[in-house]
Amino acid sequence: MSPRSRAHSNSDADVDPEGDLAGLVIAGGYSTRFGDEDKAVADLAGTPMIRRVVDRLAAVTDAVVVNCREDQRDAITAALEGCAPAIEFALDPVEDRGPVAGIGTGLEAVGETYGREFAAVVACDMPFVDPDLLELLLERAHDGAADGAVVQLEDGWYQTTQAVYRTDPMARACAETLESDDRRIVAALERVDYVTVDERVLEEAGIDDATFESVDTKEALEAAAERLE
Ligand SMILES: Nc1nc2c(ncn2[C@@H]2O[C@H](COP(=O)(O)OP(=O)(O)OP(=O)(O)O)[C@@H](O)[C@H]2O)c(=O)[nH]1
Ligand SMILES: [Mg+2]
Repeated sequence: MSPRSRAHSNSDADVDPEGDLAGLVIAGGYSTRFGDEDKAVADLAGTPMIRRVVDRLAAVTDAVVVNCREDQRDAITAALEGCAPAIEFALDPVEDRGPVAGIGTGLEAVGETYGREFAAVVACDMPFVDPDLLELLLERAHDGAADGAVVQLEDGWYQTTQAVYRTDPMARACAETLESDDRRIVAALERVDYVTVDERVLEEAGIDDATFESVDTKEALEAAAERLE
């Protein structure tokens, strides 16, 4: 399906008045650019990266699913100890099938565990995610009666790993995409009815680009830590 782009929202409604949003953190990758360690639990200025993501999700939801591999579970549990939202794990049944598999597995758990209609999906290596963006995306998905709301950058790139999806249709879309031997998140996106938000809207809403910064390497971690200190 083609995207429906809306530059402005006329809605004055409170965001998520029914509490229908869960968080989904995708963390099942192998962090190969990062080196031996798992970037999900890497220390960024005193706080594990995944905890920073969950702490930011706590501003918009009380229910979070973490998608990862079995062997990551203990370290991530320790990293998230005492954090505010409820945490459920959704372990990859087959590892290394890419983020589409992670999003699909995680969304199934969001539906089964929390029964929430929407999920704010955020990659574990995006510690600067802005909760205001997630609220804006949820609002756009609601306003457009859409199955997803995704930021599209000027060069056409979709920010699919920091986006809001309707739980059941996007879970199905991910499963179908994998079945068709496609691993692109955008291929899953194309199977649902989504709206796009362009960068101009983010500027108007005072949402900084830093929200999309992803910390893939040790150098990026050091640079981010320096800015935080
Ligand atoms: N469940 C699952 N998640 C994945 C997989 N590959 C990547 N991801 C997640 O998708 C997000 C974005 O992926 P990348 O930034 O490429 O992370 P990565 O693959 O761990 O790192 P690199 O090996 O350096 O590419 C991260 O949050 C990853 O944890 C996978 O095979 N399964
Ligand atoms: Mg990767």
